[in-house]
Amino acid sequence: MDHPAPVTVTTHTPGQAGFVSRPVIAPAPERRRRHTDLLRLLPYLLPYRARWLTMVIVAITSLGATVAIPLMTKAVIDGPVRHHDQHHLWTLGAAALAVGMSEAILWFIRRWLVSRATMGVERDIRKDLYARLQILPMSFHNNWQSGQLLSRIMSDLSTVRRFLSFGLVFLLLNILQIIAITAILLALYWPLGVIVLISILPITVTVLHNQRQFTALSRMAQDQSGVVATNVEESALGLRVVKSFGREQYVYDRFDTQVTHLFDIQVRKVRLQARFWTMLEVIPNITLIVVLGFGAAATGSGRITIGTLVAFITMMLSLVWPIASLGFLLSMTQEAMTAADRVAEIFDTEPEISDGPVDAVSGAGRLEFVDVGFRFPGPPAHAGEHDVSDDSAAVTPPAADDSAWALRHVDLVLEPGETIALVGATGSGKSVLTSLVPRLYDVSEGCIRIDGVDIRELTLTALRSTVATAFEDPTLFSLSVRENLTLGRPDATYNEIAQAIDVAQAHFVHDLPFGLDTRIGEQGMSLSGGQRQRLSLARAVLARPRVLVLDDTLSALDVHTEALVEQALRRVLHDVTGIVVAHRASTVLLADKVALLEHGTITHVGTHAQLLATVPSYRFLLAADDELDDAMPEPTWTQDDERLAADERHLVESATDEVCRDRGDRYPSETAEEARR
Ligand SMILES: Nc1ncnc2c1ncn2[C@@H]1O[C@H](COP(=O)(O)OP(=O)(O)OP(=O)(O)O)[C@@H](O)[C@H]1O
Repeated sequence: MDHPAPVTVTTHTPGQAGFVSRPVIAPAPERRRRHTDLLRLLPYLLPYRARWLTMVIVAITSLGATVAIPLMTKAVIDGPVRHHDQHHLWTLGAAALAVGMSEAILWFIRRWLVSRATMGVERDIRKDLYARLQILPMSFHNNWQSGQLLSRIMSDLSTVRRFLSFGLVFLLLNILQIIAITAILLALYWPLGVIVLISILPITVTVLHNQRQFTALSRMAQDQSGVVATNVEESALGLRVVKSFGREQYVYDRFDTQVTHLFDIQVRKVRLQARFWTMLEVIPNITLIVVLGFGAAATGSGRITIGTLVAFITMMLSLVWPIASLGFLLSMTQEAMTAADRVAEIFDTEPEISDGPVDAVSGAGRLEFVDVGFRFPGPPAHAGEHDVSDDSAAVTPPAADDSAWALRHVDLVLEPGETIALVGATGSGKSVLTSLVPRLYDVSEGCIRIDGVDIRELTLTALRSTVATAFEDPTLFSLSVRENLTLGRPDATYNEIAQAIDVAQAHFVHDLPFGLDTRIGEQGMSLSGGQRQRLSLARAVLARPRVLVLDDTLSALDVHTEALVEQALRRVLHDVTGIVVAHRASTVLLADKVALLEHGTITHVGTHAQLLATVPSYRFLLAADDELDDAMPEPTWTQDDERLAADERHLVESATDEVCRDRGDRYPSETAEEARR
């Protein structure tokens, strides 16, 4: 059998081009130490260090200018003004003007330098976070609300950026300014300096007191924003259902409750901030009045000059803003810390599914399931809303042991080129089983081998270019038809695309306004469920895999289209190892043999005819299928099968009765008899 060489898929996996393979941030030793999460993001500043260092130098120089102006004022009052020296008055005045203007220019330069650097940092973290989300396994995404992820990748990163560009710089500068000015004040006249120093004490106490409460409220608000985002997303996606059931009011009320809860948290936050900020406004002003009183007395008694008092007061006034702004700067720091903590939760989640050492499979596609078992891991504690009552809420490990087995003791062998139909009642584990082959989930026990190699030994690129899957619920992206089709094989030629379209009977794409270049998906042309399924099938076929998995891919097609697709699919399946999830006899007949999955275990394997003849539960599963009578495949039709087909209706009826008897239901034949009477 002629198999194409593995091709690179566009689905990014660790180690592929375009992805960051370096550890994006160092792992946290434990999740409780969340204040360090912000520090762990600081290395992102490294590529912009030259800009940052220049900015810090510029900022310190401009701080020097801020401090110099009151000292120059003192020199003017105590010198030229006191001695009526016109010449020096003009010189010093011009110097003060130059210092003031350079301070303004330095501010502009600082702001320009820092904005570019921090926007770059935001972009870099966002890219790494997105890459992380791509490599995290399905089990992670199952457990996280999409709105939570969205709010982390968008608003939390903006919060971190705002902190780095504004909060951090001003926090450092303001603290430096407070220290420098207090030192100068002490040097100018120490008794007044001590008064200023004492006034800083209650501010420090207030800051420490409010910090814990504010952090908890910030975390609550950010988590609740995630809940609101999830709600908006769900209602947008489910709008059709909401409208058809006339549940707009219900959905609105739910949204209202969540938004009101967010509002309440924000109001609590603002109330706390208001109390805190008031303290920070009031204390410097009271200090100013005290200093004015004592300063006037000291000037009157000749202990200090008027120039010193003016310089002292001017400097004290320049302290009001740095102290008052500490309130919102510290709030910003807390918000940035909780945002960094939420971002780090994603970075710290280890991708359980990662590359193995083998980068290619050499065989023809022999697929083996050896005593395969699988159960879903439980949700981690932080995957959604956060318990804000406990500030130290730590992440608990997934409770894998608590969940039931979705699959157990699955043994199955598919020879190269062989196709198996997977039949089972709804919820029996068919989709889970098919998801294990491309490692969307990893087996919990046993192993799956392709050509003798455990799939966990393969790189994800090698595995996913060997296996292609078409899902029942086909996802199309906001891209052109061509881009959607070539997702698994970007280098496909026009002829190959045309062949895949042919197999999937997706010729409708040629009638779209721009043919293959028509943009489809959420932001583009709307397609019907059947059209989407056909494109998804064409996409899987185009990938030219060695193992093709079709998870109930034809369920949305009308019988005529389905028959045409099946006819073409037979040719494709002839060349690959195939797993076809089937609910209908017509789909079953695409396969060489059938595996019956019952409660997560394969109980019977055989041909369709064999299982129909010998397994009542199999007959029951296909009993409602109207096509049962005439769906037998002509090429494999034997005389035995002819006889079976003749008896089929009778068998189905009695099998259905048998199963119903086991379940204690009324027999369908009884019901039919009643209906006839
Ligand atoms: N993400 C999940 N987390 C936990 N349990 C899940 C998850 N997805 C599926 N299950 C459970 O695993 C079992 C098997 O589900 P699966 O989707 O494989 O059924 P199926 O046979 O494909 O059903 P259907 O024919 O309806 O598609 C079900 O009991 C289901 O509730």
